[in-house]
Amino acid sequence: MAERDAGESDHTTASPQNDLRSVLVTSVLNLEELDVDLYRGTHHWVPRSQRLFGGQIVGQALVAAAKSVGDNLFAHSLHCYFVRAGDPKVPVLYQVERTRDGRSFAVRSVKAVQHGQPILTCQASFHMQQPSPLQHQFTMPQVPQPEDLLTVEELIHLYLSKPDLAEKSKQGLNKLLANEVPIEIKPVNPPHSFTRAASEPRKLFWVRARGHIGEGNMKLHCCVAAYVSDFALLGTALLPYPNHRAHFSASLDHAMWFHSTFRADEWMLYECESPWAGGSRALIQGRLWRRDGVLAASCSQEGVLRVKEVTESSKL
Ligand SMILES: CC(C)(COP(=O)(O)OP(=O)(O)OC[C@H]1O[C@@H](n2cnc3c(N)ncnc32)[C@H](O)[C@@H]1OP(=O)(O)O)[C@@H](O)C(=O)NCCC(=O)NCCSC(=O)CCCCC(=O)O
Repeated sequence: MAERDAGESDHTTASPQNDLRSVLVTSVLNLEELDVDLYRGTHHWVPRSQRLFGGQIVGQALVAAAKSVGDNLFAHSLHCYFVRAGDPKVPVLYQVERTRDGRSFAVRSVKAVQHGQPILTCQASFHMQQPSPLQHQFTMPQVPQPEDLLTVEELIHLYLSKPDLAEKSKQGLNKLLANEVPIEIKPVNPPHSFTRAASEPRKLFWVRARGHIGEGNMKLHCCVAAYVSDFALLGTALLPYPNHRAHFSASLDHAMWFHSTFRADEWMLYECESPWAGGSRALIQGRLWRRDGVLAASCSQEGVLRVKEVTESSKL
């Protein structure tokens, strides 16, 4: 993959000397080449639903697509449909079709296949760098810095230390701790306890890939961001409904646009909001901000959310 400056360094990022390489780049996004434009990807973390994590499939599809474009081209957008649940028991094959190579843009179509059937279709588009006087962006929300916030794991330990915590809640929290998600998260407004109140369908958290990736290789940072972008996004739509639990939830489609250089192993603010939910589906939009206020990427997703009402005692 091509080398390009991925934005200025942030001093909280692990260096290769004091941290391990991110498992995302050494394993999850390190696809095996089987033939021309044909790759195989394996899994790392699998969600509780026991269907493959959508972000992993999107990230791997983008890796496969990026391998067939020149060093002067960078991912600027992708559009994916999750058409079948991914099976964690077998690897995923990625078949790349070189849809078009133009002067400035190249388009790739990727089919992720398991058991001979597509589980994801993805169109990814790549663009060469083209300067323009046309340049604007929203302003990043003002939030506490990641150094002043606790990680999800630290928050869970805090909740676990509460003496009046129900046994069922303890079990749920311990299950969450056992998760080996290759992403670090620091919620901006964590709930005071594990039982939540209704809130608007909007959340903000700092996020970065665990481990070191390093500067340069912007294509790889985009693939990591694609992985990260599907995490905890759909849950935004459930925030106004603490009395409902999703018994079936899955992302249906995922679109992403990359705006500027960034490092996915440095803290980025993920701003997620759901402008609409209805008919057992919800729309969620996300913005990934570099901590210096530059808008790095935007995404949009629709998911299926089949919910049922829960009683106070069954909440976790
Ligand atoms: C399931 C998808 C979306 C298509 O749905 P459908 O056409 O309904 O597929 P079926 O195979 O017929 O049914 C699946 C499942 O749903 C039940 N079902 C169907 N219709 C209804 C209904 N009207 N009411 C109630 N239940 C219904 C049906 O009975 C089946 O249940 P089961 O037998 O118990 O399985 C399909 O397109 C699909 O699966 N697509 C892939 C989606 C996907 O895998 N997305 C990526 C993973 S999700 C993700 O990663 C989110 C992030 C998680 C991490 C985090 O943030 O924490």
